[in-house]
Amino acid sequence: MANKSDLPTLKWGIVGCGTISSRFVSDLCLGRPDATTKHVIEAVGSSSMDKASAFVAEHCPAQKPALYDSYEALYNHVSVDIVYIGTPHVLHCENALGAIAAGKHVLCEKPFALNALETRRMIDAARAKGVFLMEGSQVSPLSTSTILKCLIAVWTRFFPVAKKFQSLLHDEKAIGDIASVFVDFGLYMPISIADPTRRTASRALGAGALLDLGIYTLTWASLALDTALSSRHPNVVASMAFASETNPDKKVDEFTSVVLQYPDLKAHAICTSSLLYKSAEEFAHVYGSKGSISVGGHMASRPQYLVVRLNGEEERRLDFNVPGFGFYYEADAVGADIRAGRLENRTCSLDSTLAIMSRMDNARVQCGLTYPQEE
Ligand SMILES: NC(=O)C1=CN([C@@H]2O[C@H](COP(=O)(O)OP(=O)(O)OC[C@H]3O[C@@H](n4cnc5c(N)ncnc54)[C@H](OP(=O)(O)O)[C@@H]3O)[C@@H](O)[C@H]2O)C=CC1
Ligand SMILES: O=C1OC[C@@H](O)[C@H](O)[C@H]1O
Repeated sequence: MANKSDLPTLKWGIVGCGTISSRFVSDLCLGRPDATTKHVIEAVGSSSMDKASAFVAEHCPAQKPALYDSYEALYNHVSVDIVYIGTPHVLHCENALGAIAAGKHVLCEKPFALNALETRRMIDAARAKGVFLMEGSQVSPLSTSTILKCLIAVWTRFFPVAKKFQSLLHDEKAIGDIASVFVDFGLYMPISIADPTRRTASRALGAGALLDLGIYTLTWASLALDTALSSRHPNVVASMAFASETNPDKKVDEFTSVVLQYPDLKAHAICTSSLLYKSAEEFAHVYGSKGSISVGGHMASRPQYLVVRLNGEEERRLDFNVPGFGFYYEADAVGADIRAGRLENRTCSLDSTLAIMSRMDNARVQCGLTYPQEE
């Protein structure tokens, strides 16, 4: 085990002291024998100094970050290497552009932006400035040789369980030719009973099942089916149910179904996301000519095990232990990229972020879902 002080250091500036930032920093502070980077919380930016200081006291008490009551001041903190953006979706583009303008690398939470237009602006700005940019993405590292360019989004992709999922499907071809993928991510948080000021209920803050949860279902489908350049543009067919059709503030999707059709592969994926129920522990199923692989876990964003069911054989369950939440997988990967001078990550390329975002845009156009920022 490397002594933590011998590891190369990455200094983080945290933007926003909400739920996900708290999980991210507490994961970075975990003692891990396999860590490849020493993560330092160098600065924290919040709407208030009191909130920033309470955040540090609770989630990273052993660190001594500079505290700011403005995000702009944090972007300009000289010794911050990389800014982590943990604000509501609708602010991601503005926050990322601010950090990039200050010359900082950026790791931005999912969904990367509200739409593909914003995504493109963020990518262009990072490339023009020569800084690293990635969507916070928790599925796992891709080592598989068969996947040309992976179209996955979201932190979940860095989990070892997601890596195994891909190698079983694509390197070992364990279930033969893939024909169907079913992914469901539901959490019980109906708009009708939620606090209307929260990002999970407020249309002005980007609420809705697709952008919040559906992005993971599209990610798992992508892990299974985006295996060749020819499959990068599946046909997208979508339907949505809104919290209200008549109240514009509540025209937020509480249930979204997306069908991805891959004519070249003779395969399809059905991805459902909902705010009306908690989905089953086994949330994804991939069926092929020789059997199926299912993925289970706490939720679709935090996978923990695979169940392999091959025709005529006993089922096999593979469990993966994930200490904390699992954000250190992506954080270590980002550290390695920045040390190597890479401006994007291979597991979570900017092309892949853009592709998933475009699929979500397509689904929203079909169903008439817009956000105030787009009107
Ligand atoms: N990867 C994952 O598993 C998860 C990712 N997420 C993503 O992270 C992002 C943040 O989600 P979450 O942490 O749950 O959200 P929270 O509402 O808990 O926190 C968001 C923080 O953003 C800041 N903020 C800035 N402007 C606003 C505003 N107008 N309204 C509300 N907050 C504002 C606030 O911090 P301050 O006051 O300190 O400035 C706030 O605490 C979302 O985009 C979400 O999709 C969320 C959950 C899980
Ligand atoms: O990314 C997420 O995953 C889990 C949910 O709690 C949350 O609403 C969502 O943002």
